[in-house]
This record gives sequence, C-alpha cells and structure tokens, in this order.
Amino acid sequence: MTGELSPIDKAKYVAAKRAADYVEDGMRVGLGTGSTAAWLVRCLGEQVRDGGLRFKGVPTSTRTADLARDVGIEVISLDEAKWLDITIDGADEFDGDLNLIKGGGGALLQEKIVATASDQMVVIADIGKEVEHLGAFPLPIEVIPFGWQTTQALVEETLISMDVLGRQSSLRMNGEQAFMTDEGNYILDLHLQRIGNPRQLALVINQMPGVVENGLFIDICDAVVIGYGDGRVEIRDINEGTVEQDRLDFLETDNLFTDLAE
Ligand SMILES: O=C[C@H](O)[C@H](O)[C@H](O)COP(=O)(O)O
Repeated sequence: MTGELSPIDKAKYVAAKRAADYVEDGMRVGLGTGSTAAWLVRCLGEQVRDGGLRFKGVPTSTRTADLARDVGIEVISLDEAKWLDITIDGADEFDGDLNLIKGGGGALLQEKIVATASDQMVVIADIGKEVEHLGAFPLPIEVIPFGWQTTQALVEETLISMDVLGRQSSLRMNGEQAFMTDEGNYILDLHLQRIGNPRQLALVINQMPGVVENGLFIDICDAVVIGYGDGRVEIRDINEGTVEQDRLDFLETDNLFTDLAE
C-alpha cells in the first residue's frame, strides 16, 4: 500500500486497533472477513510477532485464514475450537439495537456460524456503517446453485407480497461468472431500501427451500467499536450504550499504520 490512507481506512484501522485489546493470551478468537477485519488480523499478527501474544484464531473465510497464517497467527478450525471466547468482525450496516447486515464480502455463512459459537461478538466498523434502519445496503442471502433461479423467484414473490422488496434481487457476479462462496454457493443481493422488521424478515427468508443463510445478524452482536477518520473511537455496548469515547493518538506514529501508508 502506498501514500496517505483515506479517512475511511484510518477509521477502520483505529476501530480494529482498539478491538485488538479484547484479545488476551489463551483465548480462542473468531476472525472476521473483509477490509476492516483484515486490519484486525494485521494488528493481532503484529502483537503475536512483537508482543508475544498467544491465542488461537478461527477464520471465517479462506481469505482470512490465508492472511492470519501470513501474519503469524495460529489458525484452528471451529470444530477444533468447539467454542470461542470472542469473535471480532466487520459489518456492512449496524443499527441502534446492534443488529447487522453482513455478507458484502460473501462470507456471511461462516461468519454467522462462528459468531453464534462465541461468548461475545464485537463488531468493528467505521462510522459510515451506522444506520437508523437496516436495508440501504443490499441484503445478501446465500443460496445453493441447484435451482437458484427458482429460489430467487420464490424469494422475490414472497417479499413482494409482504411489501418488503423495493426492487428486484440480483445474482452477485465475479466478472462473467456467478460469485461463489467458500461453500460453493451463490449470493443473491436483495435491494430492500429499508427493513421494517429485520427479525421477521430473517426468519421468513431462512424458511425458503434453497436458501442457506441470510446476512441479517439479529441479537448476535454485543458491542460495536466505531472508528472515525480523525482517530477517534467509540464503543457501544448492547446493554450499557456508549461505554467509551477516546482518541487514539498513535495514528501517525503506529508502526503498522505508517508501514502500510508509506
Ligand atoms: O462477507 C463479508 C463480511 O460480512 C464483512 O465483514 C462485511 O462485508 C464488511 O466488510 P468491510 O469491513 O470490508 O466493509
């Protein structure tokens, strides 16, 4: 990476840097996927290499697994770990109840399994991810390839009859090919605009044949570490509201940050 990092990357970085403090020696830690989670993995890798931190990481995608190994984190499977102390992951949107839309990077299935198998889930996000109502970000749902167009039609008909779907859904593409998840499935992105009842929607979608999982994370997240482009971080806890507001002064002097910005 060269040149000055953008305010959004700084925001992601400070959120990840602060959240890395949650990880203690001996923990089993779920490692999220995406650009914000990648900052976390790099920060933790630096602490492993330079600070002697010892923990086991359970990645939520092959991308995260590769990065974690590259930076020196010991990687184990979820079945080896069985249960996790904490999962730290990014999000595409979070609302006032700390409900989330995830899956912009296509990793929602492993992410939901891992987060649900954790004592706590902490989300790391730049302030731009905060919304009053979920839904402006297209809601990803993972579907099996067999009969995916039939599944898509069923999803659309059901959601239109519920007055939920604003526009059509779209098959996520990777160039000319359908995007394929780590489990060999497809992603449909639902253009909803505003989700009135995320809990109900998540249940309805998951009942449809062919749907594997949806990107709504309801009652899973315990706290959000929010980063700002000027180095401020804020921690919102599901029970206690805002519990910390701080400015991380390391931004221009931190090794990892300056290495990557140069
Ligand atoms: O599938 C991807 C994940 O849910 C990501 O955590 C989410 O899309 C946020 O990614 P980013 O940190 O790159 O905005």
